[in-house]
Amino acid sequence: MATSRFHQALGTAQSHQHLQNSGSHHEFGNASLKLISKAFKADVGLSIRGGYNSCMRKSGVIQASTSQTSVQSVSYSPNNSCDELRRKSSEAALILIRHGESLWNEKNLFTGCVDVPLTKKGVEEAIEAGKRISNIPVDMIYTSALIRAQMTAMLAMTQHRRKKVPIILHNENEQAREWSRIFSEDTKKQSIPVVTAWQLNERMYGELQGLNKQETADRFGKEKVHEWRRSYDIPPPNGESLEMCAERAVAYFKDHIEPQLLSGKNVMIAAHGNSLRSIIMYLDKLTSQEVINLELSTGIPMLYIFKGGKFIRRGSPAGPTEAGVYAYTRSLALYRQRLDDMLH
Ligand SMILES: O=C(O)[C@@H](CO)OP(=O)(O)O
Repeated sequence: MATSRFHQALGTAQSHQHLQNSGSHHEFGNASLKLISKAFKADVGLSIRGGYNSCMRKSGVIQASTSQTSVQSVSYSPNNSCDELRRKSSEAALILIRHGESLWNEKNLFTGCVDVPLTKKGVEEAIEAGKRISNIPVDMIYTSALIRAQMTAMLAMTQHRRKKVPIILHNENEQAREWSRIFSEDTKKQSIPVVTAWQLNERMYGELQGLNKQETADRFGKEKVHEWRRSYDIPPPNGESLEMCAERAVAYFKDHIEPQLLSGKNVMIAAHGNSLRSIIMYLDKLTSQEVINLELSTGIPMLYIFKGGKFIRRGSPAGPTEAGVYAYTRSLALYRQRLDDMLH
C-alpha cells in the first residue's frame, strides 16, 4: 500500500502547476514581432537551415525536406559527417497540444483509451489553438490513434497560415500504403504528413474507464482517486500508471519524433493529458514528485525549441495574440516574416 507516498506527494501538490500560466523562458518578452523581425533581418541571408540542407544534399542524406508523405523516406544517420554541424546550427519547433474537450470530459467520466469525439467547445478550443500556432512552422504531425487527438490536430491546422494540407499516412499494410499514394510532387510539397501512433494514446485507465470521476472519489475516497490519477507509479485498477504510459509514449518520442527534430523538422504532437505529461516529464526533466503537480488544460498548445540536443520550453500561448506570448526565436520570427511577405 503506497498511502504514505501518496500523502507525501499530496504535501507538495498544494499549488498545481498549470503550464499555460507558467510563462517561463520568454526570451523576447512582449516585444512586437515586427521589431524582432527587423532586428534579425541580417540573418535572413544566412539561413541556418539552408546551410544544413545543402550539407545534407551533398551527403545524399536528405530525401525531400518537408515534402515527403512517407516517414519511411526520412533517413537519419547519427554518424553522418554533417551531423555535428546540423546539431549545432539547426533548431526545430515542437508543439504539444492536448486535445480539446471531449464528450466524456464534459460528463466528467474517466476516458483513457475509449475513443470519444470532441464536444462543440472542444472543436472551438482546437480552432483557437490553431490560431495561436498559425505562424509556427509545422512539417510533421503526430497524433494518437484516438479521434479526439486527430480532430484537434486537423481542426488546428485549418487555421495555419501556410495552408498546407495535413494528410494521414496509412501504413497499416501494403495495400493501404499503395492505395493512398500521391502522384504529384507539387501536391506532396503542399501537404503535411500526419502519423498516428497508439503509443501516444491516453493512459489506459483500466476499470475506471466510463466511471464518473466524482462518484468514484465519493466511493473510494478523494485521496485514493487522486493517487490513481496523478501518482507516477501507482496504476488504477487493471490500468496503466503514468510510469507505464511513459514506457511506451516516451520511447515512441525518442525513437520516432526526436530523429525528426534532429533532422530539422518542425513537429506538432496532438495527444492526451497523461501521454503528454509523461513526454513533458522527459523534456523538462521533471522528477516523479514534480510530475504529480503537472496539469494540462484541453486545447492549449505548448511550444518547445529543440536546439543543440536540448529542449527549451518557450512558454505557452495563453494570451490573445500569439506574438505577445510566444518567445519567438530568430528562425520563428523569420518564418513569420516570410508568411507575412507571402500573404500580403
Ligand atoms: O479521463 C481521462 O482519460 C483523463 C484525461 O481526461 O483523466 P485524468 O484527468 O484523470 O488524467
